[in-house]
Formats: sequence, C-alpha cells, structure tokens
Amino acid sequence: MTTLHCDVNIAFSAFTLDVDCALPLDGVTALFGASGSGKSTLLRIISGLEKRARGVVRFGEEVWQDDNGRTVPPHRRGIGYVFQDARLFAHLSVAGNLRYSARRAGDGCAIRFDDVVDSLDLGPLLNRRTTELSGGERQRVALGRALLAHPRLMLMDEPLASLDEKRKADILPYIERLPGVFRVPTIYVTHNMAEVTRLADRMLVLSEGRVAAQGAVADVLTRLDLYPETGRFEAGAVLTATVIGHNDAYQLTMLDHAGQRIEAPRTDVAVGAQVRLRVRARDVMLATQRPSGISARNVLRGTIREIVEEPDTAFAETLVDIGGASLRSRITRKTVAELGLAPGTPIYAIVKAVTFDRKSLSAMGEISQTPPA
Ligand SMILES: Nc1ncnc2c1ncn2[C@@H]1O[C@H](COP(=O)(O)OP(=O)(O)OP(=O)(O)O)[C@@H](O)[C@H]1O
Repeated sequence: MTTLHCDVNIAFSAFTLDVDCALPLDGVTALFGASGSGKSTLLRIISGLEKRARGVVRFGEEVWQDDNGRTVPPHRRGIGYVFQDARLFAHLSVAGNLRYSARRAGDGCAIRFDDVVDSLDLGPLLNRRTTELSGGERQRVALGRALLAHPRLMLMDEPLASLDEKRKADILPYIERLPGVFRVPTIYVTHNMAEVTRLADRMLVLSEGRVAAQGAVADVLTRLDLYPETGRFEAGAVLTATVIGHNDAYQLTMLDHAGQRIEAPRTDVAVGAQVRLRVRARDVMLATQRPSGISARNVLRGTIREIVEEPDTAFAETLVDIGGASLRSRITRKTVAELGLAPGTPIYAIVKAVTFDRKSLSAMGEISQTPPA
C-alpha cells in the first residue's frame, strides 16, 4: 500500500506546525482537530501550495518535497482538492465545469465521465448554470470535477462546513461512497466527530500544530487522554458489527458484534454486510447486573478496562471491553464509588436503540466493490 510521509514544519508569526506522520493511502483518513490546529496548513503543504514549508513530503517512492527545498509543483502531484466553497467556474455550465477537468486529465483516464455523473446524481444538473445551484449541489459538482481530474489523492478541506444540517445529511452518502467506488485515497479535514466516525478508517489528530494521535479511528477514540482534542460532548467509540437481519414490522436492524446482538433503527444495509456503529459515551449506561424489564434494546456484556475520573467535574470516563472492542461510557464519579467499579469489573453496558441515528451507522466494505461499468 502506498504511504504518504510528511515530516514537515512551518512557522508563521503566531503559529508553528511541526508534523511527522505516515498516512496509509487507502480509504479515508480524517485529519481532525480544533479550529486553528493546523489542518488546512498541513493540507496546503501536502498539495504544494505552502511555499514556506520545510521538510520532506513523499508519496510512496515519489518525493514531492525534499530537505533541500526542491518541490514538485502542485499541478504535477495528481491531487484532487475539494474546498469548503465549491469554487466552480461561473461562466461554464455544470457539464462545462466537469468537462474542463476531464479534458485536462486527458485520454486513458480510468475515472469515466458517465460514472462520475451517475455516482453523484449530476445528470439532471448538467445543463444548469453553476450560479443556479444549491450549496449541496455545488459541492457535488465540485466533487465530480475533482474526481474527473483523475487524482491519485483527494484532499477534502471541510467540504460540508458551509452547508446546513439537512444538506450535509444529503451529501454525506455521496462522499461516503466515492473513495471505495473510484478507489482514490482521501484525506478528509473536519472538526466534526460524527463525520470522522461515519467516513474515515483512520484519523490523524492535530493539536496546536502537532500530531496528538494517529491510527485506526476505533483505536484513537478509545484514548481517554485525548479529551481536549476529541471533545467531551461528542466523545464515543466505534464498533464494527455485522448485519444479521431486519425486522420490518418494527423497523429494526439486528447486528452482531463479537457474538452479542445489537438492535438499531432499520437501515438498508444488506444482511451479511459490516457496519460501523458510533456509540457516544454519554449514551451508554452501566449496570453490575443484567437488568430486566427495561426499555433499552441493547445490553452488552463486558469488562471495565479503564476509568479516568475528572477531579474538577462530577464525571468519570470509563472504557468497557466488549468482545475485544471498546465502548466508552460517561458516568458520575459517585456511581464509580457506589458500584465499586474498577478495571476488571464485569459489567453490562446498556445502549438505547434510539441513540443510533442515521449519522451513527454506516456501511463498510465498499472498497471491495467494483467501480460502476
Ligand atoms: N499564511 C498565514 N500567515 C500567518 N498565519 C497563518 C497563515 N495561515 C494560517 N495561519 C495560522 O495558522 C494557524 C492554523 O491555521 P489552519 O488554517 O491550518 O487551521 P485549521 O486547523 O485548518 O483551522 P479551521 O478548522 O478553523 O479551518 C492559525 O492560527 C492561522 O491563523
């Protein structure tokens, strides 16, 4: 697998970025961090737009920037860039914008015009002026245009940031499918944890210009020490589960995680397929005995792995081992004391099915799909 190596630094008047990372170029890597942590700066360095950056950027064996200041110009790196704002050509129609990009990529491009149009549902928009499009439609065109340049790497810099919640929800499924269907590795900048867990396989967490963590999303999210970066309200874990059936009468989907059953609101993912399930720490209750007669659909057996008490708040963060994966649960310190919780305590984690909304359940495995013919 190709790896993108970056060992780079840059100093602005009030900010320094110093990053050493190796990103496997496969699927989606989220570049996550608070506003001002340096995400866009790192993306600009990778794309060659940040002239003052020092250090080495290597795409597989290809050196894009070396220690002596030699650089490959941005247009030779084979990068597709999608920004917060679509930056379309106003004087061209949607089709004109797409064709412009396809022409520049030249013949022999493995990513075909019709496939991109189909994948992004751009057919009905082709003859429209770009000034007549909604924000979400503009971003779909921008995604299509970036893909048609036949990139070896896609960089998406908060492509949903300028959209309202409804439009975000509309466009997320498209973004979710693209890396798998067209097999273009993607680095996706966001400070939205729901987007990370829905879209990304791996994440790199930036904090004040430094790498705070990098690795598989599920692993990084179990790091209790990353609170300042991953955020208390949205903190949680990601479980991988297999769809084992649907109940149409009650509109539920049954999942299996390491031999334990989980119920979630009905999804269209096929039986046998794997899904990523995001479970927020504040949605998980703990019990030392298996509860009965409760409304929550999901009671998972586990063992407490770690507890971090926050002396300045009422709360403690716990990590519960569920069949080798981890769930996080945010409970009060008083509960820790009264239930006598400690690492090694057998425990039941209780999760209401209603906490799994559309944003928290996503299909996996599109990488193995063949591109549309
Ligand atoms: N050209 C520049 N000159 C001086 N300072 C800069 C320049 N570009 C970025 N910075 C500073 O570098 C820091 C990191 O900016 P950057 O845009 O990379 O952050 P970010 O994580 O992408 O933030 P956001 O999520 O708000 O977009 C900020 O403090 C910013 O003000």
